[in-house]
Amino acid sequence: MSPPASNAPASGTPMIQVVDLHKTFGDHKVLTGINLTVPAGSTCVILGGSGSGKTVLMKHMIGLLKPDRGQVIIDGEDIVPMGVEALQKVRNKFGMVFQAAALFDSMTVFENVAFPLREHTKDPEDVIRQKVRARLDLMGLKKEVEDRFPADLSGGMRKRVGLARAIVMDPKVVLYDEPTTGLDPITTDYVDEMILAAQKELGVTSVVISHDISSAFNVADQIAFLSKGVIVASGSPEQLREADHPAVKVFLETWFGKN
Ligand SMILES: Nc1ncnc2c1ncn2[C@@H]1O[C@H](COP(=O)(O)OP(=O)(O)OP(=O)(O)O)[C@@H](O)[C@H]1O
Repeated sequence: MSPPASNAPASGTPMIQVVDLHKTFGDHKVLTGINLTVPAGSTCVILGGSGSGKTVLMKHMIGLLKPDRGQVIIDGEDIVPMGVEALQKVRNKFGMVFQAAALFDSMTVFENVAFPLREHTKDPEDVIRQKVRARLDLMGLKKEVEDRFPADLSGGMRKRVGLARAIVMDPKVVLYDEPTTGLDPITTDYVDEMILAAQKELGVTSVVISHDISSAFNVADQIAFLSKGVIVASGSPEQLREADHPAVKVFLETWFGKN
């Protein structure tokens, strides 16, 4: 099933390279030799069962966890040996979209999306207004939504506000942690479209953690399947469908078997 990402953009030099990554908690070996390359501008979905280590892998990508062994190269730099300050600079290249939209309930939609700009830039108010509007536009959120509070929005709209906030600083990489979990099929499709829009319009590199196979096949250039601490299959959605690893087959049958 290798090399992965055969349908990634030809110009896509690696944005993320994970090399022989190992991580053990106590005597629990969670990652036992992960190798993964995500070309710039492409979308990689990490699929795998519950507890297979997807979140642990993602946390290594932003330096929230240090591995026992291995490299995590982001945009040409190995972040594993980095200290807090250097890591913060690398993290500024990332936007994050969490499972729960993680919006501030006491702030309006506008203030939620403006928050990273107010925290990390000296942008004047008119520039902030323009950037926030542009990102909300990209997510299909109209002007009248700006003054509403998260509690007054549907789950799908909250996700889109979360994504608008994740991309307001023009990140090079967006990490999505289970972006469609708990959403109905129509809202899931809509969130998939937003992920694709962010990739197409902004050229971001995306890593999506998911156990939603349908969504994975919608958005991925590359799917990496994690099982028992290693990536057992990796390639385009079409290649993954042909994979003969038993864990992948069982996982895909739960969805394709029903459709
Ligand atoms: N900080 C930690 N300390 C100890 N064990 C941990 C820690 N973080 C994760 N684990 C363990 O590592 C394993 C993988 O967890 P992880 O959250 O990465 O799974 P996942 O694939 O994201 O699962 P899910 O799809 O259910 O979110 C689990 O057994 C978990 O209990």
